[in-house]
Amino acid sequence: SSLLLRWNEVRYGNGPRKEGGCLPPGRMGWPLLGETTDFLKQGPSFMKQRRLRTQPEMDAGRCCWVEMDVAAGDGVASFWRRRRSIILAALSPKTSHNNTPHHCPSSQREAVPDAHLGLPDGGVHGPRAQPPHAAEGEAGGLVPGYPQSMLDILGRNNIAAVHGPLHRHMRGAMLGLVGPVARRQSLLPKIDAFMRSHTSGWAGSVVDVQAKTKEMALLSTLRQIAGITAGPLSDALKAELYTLVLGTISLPINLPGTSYYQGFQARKKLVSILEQMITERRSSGDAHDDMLDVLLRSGDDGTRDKISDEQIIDLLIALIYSGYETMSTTSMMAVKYLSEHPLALEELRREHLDIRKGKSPDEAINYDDFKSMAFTPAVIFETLRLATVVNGLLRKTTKDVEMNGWRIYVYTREINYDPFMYPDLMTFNPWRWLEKNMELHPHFMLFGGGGRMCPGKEVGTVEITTFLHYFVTRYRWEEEGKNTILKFPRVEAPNGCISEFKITELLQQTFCRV
Ligand code: HEM
Repeated sequence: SSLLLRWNEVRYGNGPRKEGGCLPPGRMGWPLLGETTDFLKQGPSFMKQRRLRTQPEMDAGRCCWVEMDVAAGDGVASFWRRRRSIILAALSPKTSHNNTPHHCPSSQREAVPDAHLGLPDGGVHGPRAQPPHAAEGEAGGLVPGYPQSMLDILGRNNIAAVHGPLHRHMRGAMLGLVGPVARRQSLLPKIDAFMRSHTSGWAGSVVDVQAKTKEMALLSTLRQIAGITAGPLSDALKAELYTLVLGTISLPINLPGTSYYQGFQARKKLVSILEQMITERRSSGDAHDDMLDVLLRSGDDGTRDKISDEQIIDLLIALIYSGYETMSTTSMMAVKYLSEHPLALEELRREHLDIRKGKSPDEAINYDDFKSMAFTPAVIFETLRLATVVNGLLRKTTKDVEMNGWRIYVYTREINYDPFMYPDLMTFNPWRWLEKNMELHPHFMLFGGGGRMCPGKEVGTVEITTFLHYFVTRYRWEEEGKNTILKFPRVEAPNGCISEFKITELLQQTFCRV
Protein backbone atom coordinates (compact mmCIF):
# COMPACT_ATOMS: atom_id res chain seq x y z
CA SER A 1 0.00 0.00 0.00
CA SER A 2 2.74 2.39 0.99
CA LEU A 3 4.62 1.69 -2.22
CA LEU A 4 1.54 2.30 -4.34
CA LEU A 5 0.81 5.57 -2.57
CA ARG A 6 4.42 6.62 -2.93
CA TRP A 7 4.56 5.67 -6.61
CA ASN A 8 1.42 7.64 -7.34
CA GLU A 9 2.76 10.66 -5.48
CA VAL A 10 6.10 10.54 -7.31
CA ARG A 11 4.58 9.85 -10.72
CA TYR A 12 1.80 12.43 -10.64
CA GLY A 13 2.52 14.68 -7.69
CA ASN A 14 6.19 15.23 -7.05
CA GLY A 15 7.08 15.25 -10.73
CA PRO A 16 5.21 18.36 -11.73
CA ARG A 17 6.15 20.06 -8.48
CA LYS A 18 9.85 19.34 -8.94
CA GLU A 19 9.77 20.44 -12.55
CA GLY A 20 8.66 23.86 -11.42
CA GLY A 21 5.01 23.28 -12.27
CA CYS A 22 2.39 25.00 -10.26
CA LEU A 23 0.91 22.01 -8.54
CA PRO A 24 -0.92 23.09 -5.42
CA PRO A 25 -0.11 21.44 -2.11
CA GLY A 26 -1.87 18.19 -1.36
CA ARG A 27 -1.75 14.45 -1.83
CA MET A 28 -2.31 12.34 -4.87
CA GLY A 29 -3.83 9.39 -2.97
CA TRP A 30 -4.38 6.02 -4.68
CA PRO A 31 -3.82 5.31 -8.35
CA LEU A 32 -7.07 5.76 -10.30
CA LEU A 33 -9.15 6.60 -7.24
CA GLY A 34 -7.04 9.36 -5.79
CA GLU A 35 -8.70 10.41 -2.57
CA THR A 36 -12.24 10.15 -3.92
CA THR A 37 -13.44 7.50 -1.50
CA ASP A 38 -12.12 9.43 1.51
CA PHE A 39 -13.84 12.54 0.21
CA LEU A 40 -17.14 10.73 -0.24
CA LYS A 41 -16.91 9.00 3.12
CA GLN A 42 -15.72 11.93 5.19
CA GLY A 43 -17.21 14.80 3.20
CA PRO A 44 -16.93 18.06 5.14
CA SER A 45 -14.35 16.74 7.62
CA PHE A 46 -12.14 15.67 4.70
CA MET A 47 -12.06 19.28 3.60
CA LYS A 48 -11.26 20.50 7.08
CA GLN A 49 -8.36 18.08 7.48
CA ARG A 50 -6.88 18.91 4.09
CA ARG A 51 -7.15 22.60 4.83
CA LEU A 52 -5.31 22.19 8.11
CA ARG A 53 -2.63 20.15 6.38
CA THR A 54 -2.02 22.81 3.75
CA GLN A 55 -2.15 25.64 6.24
CA PRO A 56 1.60 26.37 6.15
CA GLU A 57 1.43 26.86 2.38
CA MET A 58 -1.54 29.16 2.76
CA ASP A 59 0.06 31.14 5.56
CA ALA A 60 3.12 31.61 3.40
CA GLY A 61 0.84 33.27 0.84
CA ARG A 62 1.47 30.62 -1.77
CA CYS A 63 -1.00 28.37 -3.53
CA CYS A 64 -4.12 28.20 -1.46
CA TRP A 65 -5.84 25.27 -3.05
CA VAL A 66 -6.60 22.04 -1.45
CA GLU A 67 -5.71 19.52 -4.06
CA MET A 68 -6.63 15.95 -4.63
CA ASP A 69 -6.40 13.45 -7.36
CA VAL A 70 -9.75 12.01 -8.23
CA ALA A 71 -11.45 10.40 -11.14
CA ALA A 72 -13.74 12.19 -13.57
CA GLY A 73 -16.68 13.26 -11.58
CA ASP A 74 -14.83 14.24 -8.42
CA GLY A 75 -17.02 12.93 -5.74
CA VAL A 76 -19.84 11.88 -7.94
CA ALA A 77 -18.15 8.52 -8.19
CA SER A 78 -17.36 8.01 -11.81
CA PHE A 79 -13.95 6.48 -11.88
CA TRP A 80 -13.74 5.38 -15.46
CA ARG A 81 -10.76 7.45 -16.37
CA ARG A 82 -8.07 9.09 -14.38
CA ARG A 83 -8.65 12.79 -13.90
CA ARG A 84 -6.76 15.16 -11.71
CA SER A 85 -8.85 17.62 -9.81
CA ILE A 86 -8.42 20.55 -7.59
CA ILE A 87 -10.92 21.37 -4.93
CA LEU A 88 -11.37 25.03 -4.32
CA ALA A 89 -12.83 25.74 -0.94
CA ALA A 90 -14.93 28.86 -1.17
CA LEU A 91 -14.38 30.98 1.93
CA SER A 92 -15.17 34.49 3.02
CA PRO A 93 -12.31 37.03 3.31
CA LYS A 94 -12.20 36.76 7.09
CA THR A 95 -11.85 33.01 7.06
CA SER A 96 -9.16 33.18 4.43
CA HIS A 97 -5.73 33.14 5.99
CA ASN A 98 -4.10 35.46 3.56
CA ASN A 99 -5.50 38.12 1.37
CA THR A 100 -2.64 38.33 -1.07
CA PRO A 101 -3.00 37.34 -4.70
CA HIS A 102 -2.24 33.68 -5.29
CA HIS A 103 1.18 33.01 -6.66
CA CYS A 104 2.68 29.90 -7.99
CA PRO A 105 5.53 29.04 -5.62
CA SER A 106 7.99 28.46 -8.40
CA SER A 107 7.10 30.67 -11.29
CA GLN A 108 5.70 33.53 -9.23
CA ARG A 109 3.19 34.03 -11.95
CA GLU A 110 -0.28 34.80 -10.74
CA ALA A 111 -2.39 31.70 -10.65
CA VAL A 112 -5.81 31.43 -12.22
CA PRO A 113 -7.65 34.57 -11.23
CA ASP A 114 -10.93 33.95 -9.49
CA ALA A 115 -12.74 35.75 -12.26
CA HIS A 116 -12.01 32.89 -14.62
CA LEU A 117 -14.52 30.74 -12.87
CA GLY A 118 -17.27 33.14 -13.75
CA LEU A 119 -18.31 33.17 -10.12
CA PRO A 120 -18.70 36.05 -7.70
CA ASP A 121 -15.53 35.19 -5.88
CA GLY A 122 -14.30 32.34 -7.94
CA GLY A 123 -14.32 30.22 -4.86
CA VAL A 124 -10.66 30.65 -4.02
CA HIS A 125 -9.41 31.80 -0.65
CA GLY A 126 -9.03 35.50 -0.45
CA PRO A 127 -11.33 38.31 -1.49
CA ARG A 128 -11.58 40.00 -4.82
CA ALA A 129 -12.43 43.66 -4.92
CA GLN A 130 -14.25 43.48 -8.24
CA PRO A 131 -16.88 40.89 -9.00
CA PRO A 132 -15.84 39.16 -12.22
CA HIS A 133 -17.44 39.72 -15.57
CA ALA A 134 -19.98 37.01 -16.17
CA ALA A 135 -18.39 35.75 -19.37
CA GLU A 136 -14.84 35.66 -18.10
CA GLY A 137 -15.10 32.10 -16.93
CA GLU A 138 -15.17 30.79 -20.49
CA ALA A 139 -12.87 33.43 -21.93
CA GLY A 140 -10.35 32.42 -19.27
CA GLY A 141 -10.45 28.82 -20.40
CA LEU A 142 -12.75 27.38 -17.75
CA VAL A 143 -16.00 25.69 -18.73
CA PRO A 144 -18.35 23.39 -16.80
CA GLY A 145 -16.69 20.05 -16.12
CA TYR A 146 -19.54 17.78 -15.14
CA PRO A 147 -19.00 14.00 -15.24
CA GLN A 148 -19.23 12.14 -18.51
CA SER A 149 -22.22 10.07 -17.34
CA MET A 150 -24.15 13.27 -16.70
CA LEU A 151 -23.26 14.77 -20.06
CA ASP A 152 -24.06 11.57 -21.99
CA ILE A 153 -27.42 11.06 -20.37
CA LEU A 154 -28.57 14.68 -20.39
CA GLY A 155 -27.70 15.08 -24.06
CA ARG A 156 -25.13 16.93 -26.09
CA ASN A 157 -27.18 20.13 -26.16
CA ASN A 158 -27.64 20.05 -22.41
CA ILE A 159 -27.09 23.56 -21.09
CA ALA A 160 -24.51 22.35 -18.55
CA ALA A 161 -22.48 20.63 -21.28
CA VAL A 162 -22.32 23.39 -23.85
CA HIS A 163 -20.43 26.64 -23.88
CA GLY A 164 -19.84 29.62 -26.13
CA PRO A 165 -22.59 30.64 -28.60
CA LEU A 166 -24.54 27.41 -28.13
CA HIS A 167 -24.69 28.00 -24.38
CA ARG A 168 -25.94 31.53 -24.95
CA HIS A 169 -28.57 30.21 -27.36
CA MET A 170 -29.78 27.50 -24.96
CA ARG A 171 -29.66 29.79 -21.94
CA GLY A 172 -31.61 32.48 -23.82
CA ALA A 173 -34.28 29.89 -24.66
CA MET A 174 -34.39 28.70 -21.03
CA LEU A 175 -34.71 32.25 -19.69
CA GLY A 176 -37.54 32.88 -22.14
CA LEU A 177 -39.41 29.98 -20.50
CA VAL A 178 -38.85 30.90 -16.85
CA GLY A 179 -38.13 34.66 -16.98
CA PRO A 180 -40.26 37.36 -15.28
CA VAL A 181 -42.80 37.73 -18.11
CA ALA A 182 -43.42 33.99 -18.36
CA ARG A 183 -43.62 33.69 -14.58
CA ARG A 184 -46.13 36.45 -14.15
CA GLN A 185 -48.37 35.61 -17.11
CA SER A 186 -48.31 31.88 -17.26
CA LEU A 187 -46.31 30.06 -14.58
CA LEU A 188 -47.62 31.53 -11.32
CA PRO A 189 -51.29 30.60 -11.88
CA LYS A 190 -50.28 27.09 -12.94
CA ILE A 191 -47.99 26.61 -9.97
CA ASP A 192 -50.68 27.87 -7.60
CA ALA A 193 -53.34 25.59 -9.01
CA PHE A 194 -51.02 22.62 -8.87
CA MET A 195 -49.78 23.17 -5.29
CA ARG A 196 -53.30 23.83 -4.06
CA SER A 197 -54.48 20.44 -5.28
CA HIS A 198 -51.24 18.56 -4.55
CA THR A 199 -51.31 19.50 -0.86
CA SER A 200 -55.02 18.85 -0.33
CA GLY A 201 -56.55 15.94 1.54
CA TRP A 202 -53.61 15.25 3.83
CA ALA A 203 -55.50 15.90 7.07
CA GLY A 204 -55.55 13.01 9.49
CA SER A 205 -53.03 10.96 7.55
CA VAL A 206 -49.37 10.09 7.74
CA VAL A 207 -47.48 11.61 4.85
CA ASP A 208 -44.03 10.85 3.57
CA VAL A 209 -42.90 14.39 2.84
CA GLN A 210 -39.90 13.18 0.90
CA ALA A 211 -42.07 11.24 -1.54
CA LYS A 212 -44.61 14.05 -1.74
CA THR A 213 -42.07 16.76 -2.48
CA LYS A 214 -40.37 14.65 -5.15
CA GLU A 215 -43.71 14.05 -6.79
CA MET A 216 -44.49 17.73 -6.41
CA ALA A 217 -41.29 18.87 -8.15
CA LEU A 218 -41.80 16.51 -11.07
CA LEU A 219 -45.52 16.94 -11.63
CA SER A 220 -45.41 20.71 -11.31
CA THR A 221 -42.67 20.90 -13.95
CA LEU A 222 -44.45 18.47 -16.28
CA ARG A 223 -47.56 20.61 -16.09
CA GLN A 224 -45.58 23.72 -17.03
CA ILE A 225 -43.72 21.97 -19.81
CA ALA A 226 -46.54 20.28 -21.63
CA GLY A 227 -49.70 20.52 -19.53
CA ILE A 228 -49.18 16.94 -18.33
CA THR A 229 -51.30 16.09 -15.28
CA ALA A 230 -51.12 13.05 -12.98
CA GLY A 231 -51.95 9.92 -14.98
CA PRO A 232 -50.39 7.15 -17.06
CA LEU A 233 -48.13 9.54 -19.02
CA SER A 234 -46.76 11.24 -15.91
CA ASP A 235 -46.25 7.81 -14.29
CA ALA A 236 -44.25 6.66 -17.32
CA LEU A 237 -42.19 9.83 -17.31
CA LYS A 238 -41.66 9.59 -13.55
CA ALA A 239 -40.26 6.06 -13.78
CA GLU A 240 -37.88 7.06 -16.57
CA LEU A 241 -36.77 10.23 -14.81
CA TYR A 242 -35.91 8.41 -11.56
CA THR A 243 -33.74 5.98 -13.53
CA LEU A 244 -32.19 8.82 -15.53
CA VAL A 245 -31.24 10.72 -12.36
CA LEU A 246 -29.46 7.67 -10.93
CA GLY A 247 -27.68 7.15 -14.24
CA THR A 248 -26.23 10.66 -14.23
CA ILE A 249 -24.49 10.06 -10.91
CA SER A 250 -23.17 6.60 -11.75
CA LEU A 251 -19.97 5.15 -13.15
CA PRO A 252 -20.16 5.49 -16.93
CA ILE A 253 -19.93 1.73 -17.58
CA ASN A 254 -22.20 0.88 -20.46
CA LEU A 255 -23.08 -2.71 -19.62
CA PRO A 256 -26.59 -4.10 -19.15
CA GLY A 257 -27.56 -3.88 -15.50
CA THR A 258 -25.44 -0.87 -14.60
CA SER A 259 -27.09 2.37 -13.51
CA TYR A 260 -25.38 4.17 -16.38
CA TYR A 261 -26.80 1.73 -18.93
CA GLN A 262 -30.28 2.01 -17.42
CA GLY A 263 -30.01 5.79 -17.25
CA PHE A 264 -29.09 5.84 -20.92
CA GLN A 265 -32.07 3.61 -21.79
CA ALA A 266 -34.30 5.92 -19.74
CA ARG A 267 -33.02 8.86 -21.77
CA LYS A 268 -33.89 7.06 -24.99
CA LYS A 269 -37.43 6.44 -23.77
CA LEU A 270 -37.83 10.03 -22.58
CA VAL A 271 -36.57 11.31 -25.92
CA SER A 272 -38.99 9.08 -27.76
CA ILE A 273 -41.96 10.27 -25.62
CA LEU A 274 -40.99 13.90 -26.21
CA GLU A 275 -40.47 13.33 -29.95
CA GLN A 276 -43.91 11.82 -30.19
CA MET A 277 -45.40 14.81 -28.40
CA ILE A 278 -43.65 17.20 -30.78
CA THR A 279 -44.95 15.29 -33.81
CA GLU A 280 -48.49 15.31 -32.46
CA ARG A 281 -48.33 19.04 -31.72
CA ARG A 282 -47.08 19.78 -35.23
CA SER A 283 -49.69 17.66 -36.94
CA SER A 284 -52.58 19.05 -34.91
CA GLY A 285 -51.42 22.67 -35.18
CA ASP A 286 -53.37 23.47 -31.98
CA ALA A 287 -52.05 26.21 -29.69
CA HIS A 288 -51.19 25.29 -26.09
CA ASP A 289 -50.35 27.42 -23.09
CA ASP A 290 -47.13 25.65 -22.12
CA MET A 291 -43.35 25.69 -22.56
CA LEU A 292 -43.31 23.16 -25.39
CA ASP A 293 -45.59 25.43 -27.40
CA VAL A 294 -43.29 28.41 -26.75
CA LEU A 295 -40.26 26.42 -27.88
CA LEU A 296 -41.93 25.05 -31.01
CA ARG A 297 -42.92 28.56 -32.03
CA SER A 298 -39.67 30.24 -31.05
CA GLY A 299 -37.92 31.88 -33.98
CA ASP A 300 -41.19 32.12 -35.97
CA ASP A 301 -41.36 35.89 -35.45
CA GLY A 302 -37.71 36.39 -36.35
CA THR A 303 -36.79 37.87 -32.95
CA ARG A 304 -34.57 34.96 -32.01
CA ASP A 305 -32.90 31.96 -33.61
CA LYS A 306 -34.97 28.88 -34.24
CA ILE A 307 -34.34 26.06 -31.83
CA SER A 308 -34.01 22.53 -33.26
CA ASP A 309 -36.10 19.57 -32.06
CA GLU A 310 -33.01 17.95 -30.58
CA GLN A 311 -32.25 21.14 -28.65
CA ILE A 312 -35.85 21.41 -27.47
CA ILE A 313 -35.70 17.89 -26.09
CA ASP A 314 -32.38 18.43 -24.30
CA LEU A 315 -33.64 21.72 -22.90
CA LEU A 316 -36.79 20.13 -21.52
CA ILE A 317 -34.81 17.26 -20.00
CA ALA A 318 -32.40 19.78 -18.41
CA LEU A 319 -35.32 21.75 -17.05
CA ILE A 320 -36.94 18.70 -15.45
CA TYR A 321 -33.60 17.40 -14.15
CA SER A 322 -32.25 20.66 -12.71
CA GLY A 323 -35.32 21.53 -10.72
CA TYR A 324 -36.22 18.03 -9.59
CA GLU A 325 -33.82 17.25 -6.78
CA THR A 326 -33.07 20.85 -5.81
CA MET A 327 -36.70 21.85 -5.33
CA SER A 328 -37.88 18.63 -3.72
CA THR A 329 -35.00 18.41 -1.25
CA THR A 330 -35.27 22.07 -0.29
CA SER A 331 -39.01 21.75 0.31
CA MET A 332 -38.58 18.58 2.36
CA MET A 333 -35.78 20.08 4.45
CA ALA A 334 -37.73 23.32 4.99
CA VAL A 335 -40.61 21.26 6.44
CA LYS A 336 -38.14 19.34 8.59
CA TYR A 337 -36.43 22.46 9.94
CA LEU A 338 -39.75 24.22 10.51
CA SER A 339 -41.05 21.29 12.54
CA GLU A 340 -37.97 21.54 14.73
CA HIS A 341 -38.16 25.34 15.07
CA PRO A 342 -41.67 26.40 16.16
CA LEU A 343 -40.83 30.11 16.30
CA ALA A 344 -39.72 30.11 12.68
CA LEU A 345 -42.83 28.16 11.72
CA GLU A 346 -45.02 30.65 13.58
CA GLU A 347 -43.41 33.59 11.80
CA LEU A 348 -43.73 31.91 8.42
CA ARG A 349 -47.35 30.99 9.04
CA ARG A 350 -48.10 34.57 10.09
CA GLU A 351 -46.63 35.87 6.83
CA HIS A 352 -48.77 33.50 4.78
CA LEU A 353 -51.98 34.01 6.75
CA ASP A 354 -51.50 37.76 6.28
CA ILE A 355 -51.28 37.20 2.56
CA ARG A 356 -54.57 35.32 2.60
CA LYS A 357 -56.31 38.20 4.34
CA GLY A 358 -58.77 39.77 1.94
CA LYS A 359 -58.51 36.84 -0.48
CA SER A 360 -61.25 34.33 -1.06
CA PRO A 361 -60.27 30.70 -0.31
CA ASP A 362 -59.99 29.93 -4.03
CA GLU A 363 -57.91 32.97 -4.88
CA ALA A 364 -54.37 32.34 -6.06
CA ILE A 365 -51.32 34.06 -4.63
CA ASN A 366 -50.00 36.52 -7.16
CA TYR A 367 -46.78 38.22 -8.21
CA ASP A 368 -47.22 41.09 -5.70
CA ASP A 369 -47.78 38.61 -2.89
CA PHE A 370 -44.43 36.98 -3.68
CA LYS A 371 -42.72 40.34 -3.79
CA SER A 372 -44.15 41.24 -0.37
CA MET A 373 -42.72 38.16 1.34
CA ALA A 374 -39.55 38.61 3.34
CA PHE A 375 -39.48 35.73 5.80
CA THR A 376 -40.29 32.97 3.29
CA PRO A 377 -37.22 33.57 1.07
CA ALA A 378 -35.21 33.76 4.29
CA VAL A 379 -36.49 30.30 5.28
CA ILE A 380 -35.62 28.94 1.83
CA PHE A 381 -32.08 30.41 1.84
CA GLU A 382 -31.43 29.21 5.37
CA THR A 383 -32.63 25.74 4.40
CA LEU A 384 -30.39 25.71 1.33
CA ARG A 385 -27.46 26.88 3.45
CA LEU A 386 -27.83 24.50 6.34
CA ALA A 387 -28.84 21.43 4.35
CA THR A 388 -26.41 22.40 1.56
CA VAL A 389 -28.52 21.00 -1.23
CA VAL A 390 -25.77 21.89 -3.73
CA ASN A 391 -22.27 21.04 -2.51
CA GLY A 392 -20.28 22.66 -5.25
CA LEU A 393 -19.80 23.47 -8.92
CA LEU A 394 -17.59 21.66 -11.41
CA ARG A 395 -15.37 23.33 -13.97
CA LYS A 396 -12.62 22.17 -16.28
CA THR A 397 -9.94 23.91 -18.26
CA THR A 398 -10.12 24.21 -22.04
CA LYS A 399 -6.75 25.82 -22.60
CA ASP A 400 -3.56 26.41 -20.73
CA VAL A 401 -4.43 28.20 -17.54
CA GLU A 402 -1.46 26.80 -15.65
CA MET A 403 -3.30 23.62 -14.79
CA ASN A 404 -4.57 22.37 -18.10
CA GLY A 405 -6.54 19.16 -17.98
CA TRP A 406 -7.50 19.56 -14.37
CA ARG A 407 -11.05 19.59 -13.20
CA ILE A 408 -11.98 22.12 -10.64
CA TYR A 409 -14.53 21.52 -7.99
CA VAL A 410 -15.63 24.75 -6.39
CA TYR A 411 -16.69 23.44 -3.04
CA THR A 412 -19.28 26.04 -2.14
CA ARG A 413 -20.46 23.99 0.83
CA GLU A 414 -17.64 25.51 2.84
CA ILE A 415 -19.00 29.01 2.43
CA ASN A 416 -22.36 27.91 3.84
CA TYR A 417 -20.61 26.95 7.05
CA ASP A 418 -18.42 29.99 7.34
CA PRO A 419 -18.57 31.22 10.95
CA PHE A 420 -17.77 34.79 9.95
CA MET A 421 -20.64 35.03 7.54
CA TYR A 422 -23.01 32.93 9.61
CA PRO A 423 -22.43 33.25 13.34
CA ASP A 424 -23.82 30.29 15.31
CA LEU A 425 -23.68 28.54 11.99
CA MET A 426 -25.29 25.22 12.89
CA THR A 427 -28.49 26.89 14.08
CA PHE A 428 -31.43 27.19 11.73
CA ASN A 429 -31.93 30.93 11.88
CA PRO A 430 -33.85 32.42 8.92
CA TRP A 431 -33.79 35.85 10.61
CA ARG A 432 -30.09 36.17 9.76
CA TRP A 433 -31.09 36.66 6.11
CA LEU A 434 -33.27 39.64 6.98
CA GLU A 435 -30.58 41.54 8.80
CA LYS A 436 -27.96 42.19 6.15
CA ASN A 437 -29.64 41.70 2.81
CA MET A 438 -27.27 38.82 2.39
CA GLU A 439 -28.71 37.71 -0.92
CA LEU A 440 -26.74 40.53 -2.52
CA HIS A 441 -23.51 39.54 -0.83
CA PRO A 442 -20.79 38.56 -3.33
CA HIS A 443 -20.32 35.27 -1.47
CA PHE A 444 -23.95 34.28 -1.88
CA MET A 445 -23.50 31.20 -4.03
CA LEU A 446 -26.49 29.03 -3.22
CA PHE A 447 -27.54 29.36 -6.87
CA GLY A 448 -24.05 29.58 -8.37
CA GLY A 449 -22.92 32.83 -9.94
CA GLY A 450 -21.70 34.68 -12.99
CA GLY A 451 -22.71 33.53 -16.46
CA ARG A 452 -23.82 30.15 -15.13
CA MET A 453 -26.00 31.45 -12.32
CA CYS A 454 -29.09 29.30 -11.94
CA PRO A 455 -31.75 30.49 -14.41
CA GLY A 456 -34.38 28.66 -12.35
CA LYS A 457 -33.67 30.54 -9.11
CA GLU A 458 -36.83 32.62 -9.17
CA VAL A 459 -39.19 30.00 -10.48
CA GLY A 460 -37.74 27.41 -8.08
CA THR A 461 -38.20 29.80 -5.16
CA VAL A 462 -41.77 30.52 -6.25
CA GLU A 463 -42.58 26.80 -6.35
CA ILE A 464 -41.15 26.11 -2.91
CA THR A 465 -42.91 29.21 -1.55
CA THR A 466 -46.26 28.15 -2.97
CA PHE A 467 -45.82 24.66 -1.57
CA LEU A 468 -45.05 26.11 1.88
CA HIS A 469 -47.96 28.53 1.56
CA TYR A 470 -50.56 25.79 1.26
CA PHE A 471 -48.76 23.49 3.66
CA VAL A 472 -48.52 25.93 6.57
CA THR A 473 -51.88 27.64 6.07
CA ARG A 474 -53.73 24.34 5.91
CA TYR A 475 -52.04 22.06 8.38
CA ARG A 476 -50.35 21.57 11.68
CA TRP A 477 -48.19 18.47 11.80
CA GLU A 478 -45.93 16.40 13.98
CA GLU A 479 -42.87 14.52 12.97
CA GLU A 480 -43.34 10.78 13.34
CA GLY A 481 -40.37 9.38 15.19
CA LYS A 482 -36.94 10.90 14.77
CA ASN A 483 -36.01 11.07 11.14
CA THR A 484 -32.38 10.91 10.18
CA ILE A 485 -31.27 12.91 7.20
CA LEU A 486 -28.12 12.17 5.22
CA LYS A 487 -26.51 15.40 4.09
CA PHE A 488 -23.54 14.25 2.05
CA PRO A 489 -22.90 13.70 -0.84
CA ARG A 490 -26.65 14.13 -1.45
CA VAL A 491 -29.31 15.34 0.92
CA GLU A 492 -31.77 12.51 1.40
CA ALA A 493 -33.88 10.66 3.90
CA PRO A 494 -32.79 7.03 3.45
CA ASN A 495 -35.35 4.20 3.62
CA GLY A 496 -38.01 6.55 2.36
CA CYS A 497 -39.91 6.61 5.65
CA ILE A 498 -37.81 9.16 7.36
CA SER A 499 -39.81 12.22 6.58
CA GLU A 500 -43.17 11.00 7.67
CA PHE A 501 -45.34 13.61 9.23
CA LYS A 502 -48.65 13.18 10.87
CA ILE A 503 -51.09 15.84 9.85
CA THR A 504 -53.01 16.30 13.06
CA GLU A 505 -55.09 19.37 12.64
CA LEU A 506 -56.50 21.17 9.69
CA LEU A 507 -56.26 24.92 9.80
CA GLN A 508 -58.88 25.21 7.12
CA GLN A 509 -61.24 27.14 9.41
CA THR A 510 -58.68 29.87 9.98
CA PHE A 511 -57.89 29.77 6.31
CA CYS A 512 -61.51 30.34 5.35
CA ARG A 513 -62.33 32.88 8.03
CA VAL A 514 -59.59 35.38 7.20
C1 HEM B 1 -33.78 25.40 -4.92
C2 HEM B 1 -33.66 25.25 -6.19
C3 HEM B 1 -32.40 25.34 -7.00
C4 HEM B 1 -31.08 25.42 -6.62
C5 HEM B 1 -30.51 25.43 -5.21
C6 HEM B 1 -30.29 25.49 -7.82
C7 HEM B 1 -28.91 25.62 -7.84
C8 HEM B 1 -28.17 25.79 -8.99
C9 HEM B 1 -26.75 26.05 -9.03
C10 HEM B 1 -25.84 26.15 -7.81
C11 HEM B 1 -26.39 26.17 -10.34
C12 HEM B 1 -25.00 26.50 -10.87
C13 HEM B 1 -24.32 25.30 -11.47
C14 HEM B 1 -22.94 25.65 -12.05
O1 HEM B 1 -22.51 26.80 -11.99
O2 HEM B 1 -22.30 24.74 -12.59
C15 HEM B 1 -27.58 25.97 -11.13
C16 HEM B 1 -27.60 25.98 -12.51
C17 HEM B 1 -28.72 25.69 -13.26
N1 HEM B 1 -30.01 25.54 -12.78
FE1 HEM B 1 -30.59 25.59 -10.85
N2 HEM B 1 -31.12 25.42 -8.90
C18 HEM B 1 -32.42 25.34 -8.44
C19 HEM B 1 -33.57 25.27 -9.19
C20 HEM B 1 -33.62 25.21 -10.56
C21 HEM B 1 -34.82 25.09 -11.35
C22 HEM B 1 -36.24 25.04 -10.80
C23 HEM B 1 -34.43 25.04 -12.65
C24 HEM B 1 -35.30 24.92 -13.89
C25 HEM B 1 -36.00 25.88 -14.33
C26 HEM B 1 -32.98 25.14 -12.68
C27 HEM B 1 -32.20 25.13 -13.81
C28 HEM B 1 -30.84 25.30 -13.84
C29 HEM B 1 -30.05 25.27 -15.07
C30 HEM B 1 -30.59 25.00 -16.47
C31 HEM B 1 -28.72 25.51 -14.70
C32 HEM B 1 -27.50 25.57 -15.63
C33 HEM B 1 -27.28 27.01 -16.06
C34 HEM B 1 -26.12 27.21 -17.02
O3 HEM B 1 -25.24 26.35 -17.11
O4 HEM B 1 -26.12 28.25 -17.69
N3 HEM B 1 -32.52 25.24 -11.40
N4 HEM B 1 -28.65 25.75 -10.30
